[in-house]
Amino acid sequence: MELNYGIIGTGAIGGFYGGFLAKSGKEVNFLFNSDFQHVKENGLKIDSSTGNFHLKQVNAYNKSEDMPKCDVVFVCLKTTTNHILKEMLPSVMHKNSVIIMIQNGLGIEKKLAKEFPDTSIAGGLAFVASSKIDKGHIAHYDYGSLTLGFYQKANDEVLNQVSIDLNNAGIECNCVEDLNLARWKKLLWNIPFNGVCVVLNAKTKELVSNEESRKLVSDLMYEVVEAANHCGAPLKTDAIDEMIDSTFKMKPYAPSMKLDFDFKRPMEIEAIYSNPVQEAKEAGYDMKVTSTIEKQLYFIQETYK
Ligand SMILES: NC(=O)C1=CN([C@@H]2O[C@H](COP(=O)(O)OP(=O)(O)OC[C@H]3O[C@@H](n4cnc5c(N)ncnc54)[C@H](OP(=O)(O)O)[C@@H]3O)[C@@H](O)[C@H]2O)C=CC1
Ligand SMILES: CC(C)(CO)C(=O)C(=O)O
Repeated sequence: MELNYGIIGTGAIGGFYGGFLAKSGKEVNFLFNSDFQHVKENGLKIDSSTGNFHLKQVNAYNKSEDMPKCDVVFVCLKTTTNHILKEMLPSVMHKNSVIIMIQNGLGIEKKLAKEFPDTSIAGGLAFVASSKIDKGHIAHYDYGSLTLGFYQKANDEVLNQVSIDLNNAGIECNCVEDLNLARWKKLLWNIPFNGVCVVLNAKTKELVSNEESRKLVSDLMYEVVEAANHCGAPLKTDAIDEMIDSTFKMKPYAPSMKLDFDFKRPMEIEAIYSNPVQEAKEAGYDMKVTSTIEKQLYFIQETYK
């Protein structure tokens, strides 16, 4: 099956996955924001740990209305910008389009499904370290795999083809049955590290090197496991020590929320903290430590103004 792709939000994630697909010969239509003119004139550069490349001809757009209809749409905006999707998505969708929300956090597909109840909606969990370092210029530092799973109106044939296309493009991609479990698994890393790196103004290595902050990370991880189980995601505690040890072995890393904080951009507090806290609460579990970090993050974000 030949699929064409649309990328809504061509930054670190959209530029990385979309860039690899385009390099492999797939039709990829990219929606740009501030980089549009630059990319029109200079193309899109990807510096990857697996080899650098430069896409000189890019299907670049600055308005979704100008884009062709796409079989598969990767939403790679920050979740803080998702309110624009209601207006933006219809022009890139046909009746069988599959929308894949490649974003961190929880409750993202649920929110979109309220606006698009008849659309095929999937989620994507990106295990990658990348960032936009300049106009039309993405740096990929490490990892790269993508996990996909349906939220509503499953179309397994299309999702499997996306996975094949990505694998052919050099990206490790797998499809899972349980998107809720996959999202909670990702939160097991994001909840302790994304926010605590902001609150303590530290990188990952510092958090796991200090006895007190390592304990905080571990407490948060145990809380995430408990919350996940209350929310129907059978997450286990086995992975916790190994996850902390592997983060210790990683190069010191600033998670995406820490970069947002450093550049005074809105942080994804709602998707990564408030939604899990709320879902756990509705399932009868109080994520006490997580909601303390959540409140501190909202306080810090207020100080931007
Ligand atoms: N970066 C990473 O390593 C990882 C990120 N994630 C998650 O992936 C998601 C995307 O993050 P990331 O790629 O890092 O974020 P970026 O900020 O790098 O990319 C978002 C892109 O959306 C664009 N955008 C913003 N508003 C609009 C608009 N109105 N119209 C069109 N485009 C718009 C931005 O434009 P402009 O270029 O002008 O800013 C930017 O290029 C987040 O949920 C994040 O948590 C998950 C795993 C790892
Ligand atoms: C786990 C990690 C670091 C990359 O996959 C991430 O999700 C982030 O930076 O927000």
